[in-house]
Amino acid sequence: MTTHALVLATKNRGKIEELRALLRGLDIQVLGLGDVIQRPFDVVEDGATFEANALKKARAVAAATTMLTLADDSGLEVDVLGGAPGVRSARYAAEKATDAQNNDALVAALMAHATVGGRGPYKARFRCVLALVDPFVKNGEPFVVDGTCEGTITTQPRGTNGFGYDPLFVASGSEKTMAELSDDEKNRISHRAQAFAKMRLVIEKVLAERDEAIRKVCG
Ligand SMILES: O=c1nc[nH]c2c1ncn2[C@H]1C[C@H](O)[C@@H](COP(=O)(O)OP(=O)(O)OP(=O)(O)O)O1
Ligand SMILES: [Mg+2]
Repeated sequence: MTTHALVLATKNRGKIEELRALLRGLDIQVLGLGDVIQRPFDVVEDGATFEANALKKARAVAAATTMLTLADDSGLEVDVLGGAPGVRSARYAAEKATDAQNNDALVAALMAHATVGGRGPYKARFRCVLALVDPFVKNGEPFVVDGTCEGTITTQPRGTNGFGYDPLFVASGSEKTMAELSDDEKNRISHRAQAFAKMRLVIEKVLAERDEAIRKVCG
């Protein structure tokens, strides 16, 4: 059997850990950007949607590596903030903001909303778009899926697991913030897990097709 490989087109350590766990059941070697690109590599995320940015990241890394590539663009939408931070989630407080700075900015925005009479619970959702690009499929369309996790935002951060806005997000049906869940618990309900559930069969199909193509050439 051939050992296939897939590169994750992300620099976010939290995403890498979660995607690695989700991919664990598949017979595939998972590589990070640093394993395959030994030079500075940045993709400007100027798309208006999660879809556009996920596609841009996947295409850029597939072109740079010639490898099967999986990219993730994700973020948080808060209803009373008109869907912000949305596609700007990683840059909500500032360009290159830390997670802590973004969390502080989100709490400040909700506090400002409260002073004009707004009240919680603040309905919100995490959204994730995954894009898979296979650079060797002729005229191949990328495969794109999405996942959503509904919940509310608390203005008192709790927990140390996960990453990003996890300490402020309480998923519907849970009492805990996402940062208070174990890795396995988060990976059962998260937007990323929902999207991956739709992606999994497609990756399996790509691997099966590659096995078949390789058998034809190599016997
Ligand atoms: O499960 C999550 N739990 C908490 N926060 C999350 C989650 N998923 C996305 N987020 C937040 C983090 C970041 O503020 C933004 C993603 O921004 P996004 O551009 O997709 O990722 P990124 O710049 O960190 O890494 P990269 O572009 O290299 O994949 O949404
Ligand atoms: Mg990014």
